[in-house]
Amino acid sequence: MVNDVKLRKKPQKSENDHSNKSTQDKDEIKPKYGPMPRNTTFRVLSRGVMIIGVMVYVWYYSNGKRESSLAKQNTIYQTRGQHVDCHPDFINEIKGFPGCVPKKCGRFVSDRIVTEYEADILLWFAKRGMALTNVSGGAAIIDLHSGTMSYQDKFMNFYRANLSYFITPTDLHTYKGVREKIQSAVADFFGINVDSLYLTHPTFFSRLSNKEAVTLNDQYWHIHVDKHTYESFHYTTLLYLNDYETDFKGGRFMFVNDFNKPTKNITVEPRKGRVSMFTSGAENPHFVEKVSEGQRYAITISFTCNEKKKINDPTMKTSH
Ligand SMILES: O=C(O)CCC(=O)C(=O)O
Ligand SMILES: [Fe+2]
Repeated sequence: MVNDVKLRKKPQKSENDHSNKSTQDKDEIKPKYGPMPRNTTFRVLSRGVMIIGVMVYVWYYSNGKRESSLAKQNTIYQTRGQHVDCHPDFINEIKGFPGCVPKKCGRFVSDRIVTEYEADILLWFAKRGMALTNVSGGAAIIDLHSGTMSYQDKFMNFYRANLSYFITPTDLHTYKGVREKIQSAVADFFGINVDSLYLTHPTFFSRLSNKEAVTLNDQYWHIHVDKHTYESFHYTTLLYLNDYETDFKGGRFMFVNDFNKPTKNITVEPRKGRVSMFTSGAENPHFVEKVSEGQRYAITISFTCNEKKKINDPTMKTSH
């Protein structure tokens, strides 16, 4: 049998070698990268540097570019969420609406509010509607309330253009039912009165793709605070209509830890029927990662505490 253990050469004894014999007899390993540092301080330091290097490497790569996941596409969540401190401006503004002040600010995700069937009805509706949009850039929207729809690099009104034939009573019925369930969930999660909450503008379907941006509206990947963009918002909800990784790549939703100095993303991977809900103040800055393949469908359903900013559910009457 071949013995595959390599025998190391014993070092040649030199004339002026005064080291003691017992050390000599031990198998000495010749360092591959030159002599080992003899000085203890230097040794400790070099080990420290090495350990820190390994830790930084592991942290950087395992933490995947400083990300933590709030919701994975392939996991079904009853509820998963985080509390964050409300931004003082948000509290100052919302406290004028008793019954609507959250017990705590934060973000929640749930896969148990909207069924896959409901999400499918809304997805088919969105696909039928978007087929009329012919957009130039990567973002298209349909707003059932106002009739706004993306068209090339602008918007048009599909009610006025007599294009509302793509809307069916089932679509509107499903849309309203889903809105009601999401509204109750928001009230539940944030500990507020469901009747103090009103649907507000804009509430819209979106389709995002990897098409080059043509207008500012196409640039959905910028960090923003919803309340800064839409003053009437108090609670933002998102309903995802198709699946991250299966129907499209990229397009994850990211909360960031700090608007001015973002160092960490908290990710929500879209999943059909998944609802994400969060307080719309500066405690929840966020953006959508660029879609790299496919088309991502979602609905932004927005709520306000200000009855004056309320919008109604669309009906066949308003939509024809
Ligand atoms: O589609 C999403 O996931 C989020 C979109 C968004 O940030 C918004 O509508 O304000
Ligand atoms: Fe947003």
